[in-house]
Amino acid sequence: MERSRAGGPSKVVRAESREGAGRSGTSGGGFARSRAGGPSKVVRAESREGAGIPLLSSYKPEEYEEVLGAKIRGIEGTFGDLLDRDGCEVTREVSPKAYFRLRCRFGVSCDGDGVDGLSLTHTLYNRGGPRVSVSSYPVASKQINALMPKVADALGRGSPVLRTNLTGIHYLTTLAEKDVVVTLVYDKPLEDAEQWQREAKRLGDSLSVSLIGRSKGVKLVCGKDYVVESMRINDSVLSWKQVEGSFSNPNGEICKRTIEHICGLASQIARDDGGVRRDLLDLYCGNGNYTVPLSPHFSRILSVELNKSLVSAARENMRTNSVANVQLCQSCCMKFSQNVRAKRGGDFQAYSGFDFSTILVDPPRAGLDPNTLHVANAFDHIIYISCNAETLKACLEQLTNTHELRSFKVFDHFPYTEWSECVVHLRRRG
Ligand SMILES: C[S@@+](CC[C@H](N)C(=O)[O-])C[C@H]1O[C@@H](n2cnc3c(N)ncnc32)[C@H](O)[C@@H]1O
Repeated sequence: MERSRAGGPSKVVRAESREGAGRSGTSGGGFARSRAGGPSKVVRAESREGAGIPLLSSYKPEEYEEVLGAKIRGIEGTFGDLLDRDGCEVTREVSPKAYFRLRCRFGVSCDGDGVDGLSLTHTLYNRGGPRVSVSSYPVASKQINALMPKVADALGRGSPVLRTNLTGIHYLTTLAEKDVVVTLVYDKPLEDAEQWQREAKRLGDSLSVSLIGRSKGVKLVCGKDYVVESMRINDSVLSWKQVEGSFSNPNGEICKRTIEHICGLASQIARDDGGVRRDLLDLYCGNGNYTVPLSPHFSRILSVELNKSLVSAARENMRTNSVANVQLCQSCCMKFSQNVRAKRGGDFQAYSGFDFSTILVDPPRAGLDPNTLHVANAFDHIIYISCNAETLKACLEQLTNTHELRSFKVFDHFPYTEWSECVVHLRRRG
């Protein structure tokens, strides 16, 4: 998609590449509106791309509570019957109102005759309208905001090698505020990789960031292609590698509170089991950022993830955090479930000598396929993390036939949009 700025050479440029609504996944759809009147003030984010990323015009900190309240009412409406049946209340975890996104994707716009360099700006999607040029974006982390003018200036004034055919600038930062990866996205092949590397090194060194150049089928790395996040969870400082281009949670504070919440659920489950730590099946585990903090709460964990880079990061993250009770499996969860179901008729308790009490699922927006849903049903405890209320609802309609809703908490991962994340704990009915 292109637009010309009045007076400028029409050198523009795609913004936001596929961030997907909320978190990763393949199908769309925010939560269904409240049946009881509907939420009054839910902001529809960019529908096609970047739906977890609010428009600048939606960023209204003074309306944060109102927008979140509308989301909660929407969720209460959507899940009303299921919640009422088990007397379960929806609770919430609020996000910081500003600087909450640790990763962000921008388009690029360039003006000028090129003699003294170009005036390069970051752009944001604008709900189908012309993209908006921004010099800062208070939704993105402070580190990203601090870098934006420096990156724009350096790319505009510096060697044309880094800005020719540049269509996007992606940032990946952490709460720990140490590593930063800046990805430059091009719509044409990078012709001279060596020259690109030289210029990228110069820029990376001057800004203290790693740089990645991406064009179709090519990835050039100058520095690291990951960041290391670290957080204090209860009494331990944990850290994990987050790989550029693969899934990581965008809202660091909310991710931390999600971890604390699920660790609390795990403690409660152990109490339910008479203080005995049993085993966890952990599906869609990503880089293991939930697996690591959950590891002391279970005797053994079997974790499954499809993405090879994430499995390899998870493996490293287990080592870094001295986690020794996790078995990682690179597989599609649907195939994994099909396979175990075919071989064992759904008898997961006996799978490879595990003694499972609990399954944790954190699927993409498409939710659980029928086989994985069937597998989940075999567990006494189910922790379901979902960024799509529509698919969550469909799964809970099945699961609540056999399991009661014990808790339902909304984590506001995506302020100023209609998207949110729900963490639901179900326990087999007595
Ligand atoms: C919402 S993310 C959650 C990741 C992780 N729990 C976290 O919080 O970082 C969903 C994860 O599912 C993985 N995934 C997507 N489809 C999958 C499939 N069919 N089988 C296994 N993993 C899949 C993605 O690579 C991604 O890591």
